Amino acid sequence: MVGEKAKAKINLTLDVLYKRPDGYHEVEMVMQSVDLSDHLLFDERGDDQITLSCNVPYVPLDERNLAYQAAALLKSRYQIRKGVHIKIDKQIPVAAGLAGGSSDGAATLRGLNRLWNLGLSLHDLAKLGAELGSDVPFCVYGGTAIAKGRGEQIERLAVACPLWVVLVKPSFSVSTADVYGNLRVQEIKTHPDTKGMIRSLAEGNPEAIVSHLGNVLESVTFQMYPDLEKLKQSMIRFGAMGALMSGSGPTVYGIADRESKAQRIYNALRGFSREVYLTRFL
Ligand SMILES: C[C@@](CO)(OP(=O)(O)O)[C@H](O)COP(=O)(O)OP(=O)(O)OC[C@H]1O[C@@H](n2ccc(N)nc2=O)[C@H](O)[C@@H]1O
Ligand SMILES: Nc1ncnc2c1ncn2[C@@H]1O[C@H](COP(=O)(O)OP(=O)(O)O)[C@@H](O)[C@H]1O
Repeated sequence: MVGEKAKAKINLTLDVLYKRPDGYHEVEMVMQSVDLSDHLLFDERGDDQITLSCNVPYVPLDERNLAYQAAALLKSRYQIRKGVHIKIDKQIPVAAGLAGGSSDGAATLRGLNRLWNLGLSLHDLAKLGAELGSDVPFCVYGGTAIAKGRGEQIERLAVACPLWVVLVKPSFSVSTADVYGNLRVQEIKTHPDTKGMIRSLAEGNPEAIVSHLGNVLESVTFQMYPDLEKLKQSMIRFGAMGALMSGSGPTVYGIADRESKAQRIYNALRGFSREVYLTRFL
């Protein structure tokens, strides 16, 4: 049996440059792993089937699940005649902008690489991951990285910033395809300063990092769900240095440079939402 952690991500920046002929959007994003994780266990089966179980009832357990798709991809690409049972202990909120499904897919690539002794590098796994979804390659590596292309081209950043993150996941979920579908690229008013964010992370300067937070999908999702903008304002009111929506949403996060401050924001927001998490940069 092999176990893997699947970490959630937040977008520190998310810029869209243009819509591509293939329907995807060309992006430039700074991604950051946080210490909110699903736990996956991989157990050999006597036959060659892929089976799944999960503690959350509404997560699909068939070929719609990214962990299933990752196992099927490895099996067919490397002609593996073994089966596996994948047990997912889900802690990351679903369809939240935190890449929970993508991270489970990435953890499955890493876990089965070990269970089946495939000898693949992280680079090989990230390349395979791009076939599963735009966010999977980043999730294969984790940490801090710039993502380009449709999100699958990863440049890792060697930075370590001990910042605290309070996440609030509203009770509804958002479809990534709908949010990109509602984006009008020509109407984007301000683009985030991606290079400024990278510089700020390299300097390890919390004020500068916070001043460079930006996500062009915010205005789209905020228009669909106006309460999200109020949630972002509450983060700041309760003491966050800065706040942003992650990915296509609806999760909104606030940043603090000390655990005690993050704890105060967490306590204040727990009165408003059932799903509040106190995490930190990994
Ligand atoms: C917005 C982001 C930011 O990190 O994250 P989430 O909110 O999903 O966490 C990602 O770009 C989401 O990546 P991911 O969820 O892997 O997307 P995919 O499965 O590849 O694509 C889902 C759909 O989103 C749209 N899509 C996705 C990526 C992209 N660069 N342009 C797009 O237009 C396409 O309509 C696509 O069919
Ligand atoms: N392992 C998985 N965990 C959660 N959702 C999954 C998984 N595999 C596939 N999905 C599907 O992917 C959709 C997006 O989920 P998720 O990856 O959590 O969100 P996001 O793309 O916003 O980060 C969900 O609606 C769910 O049906």
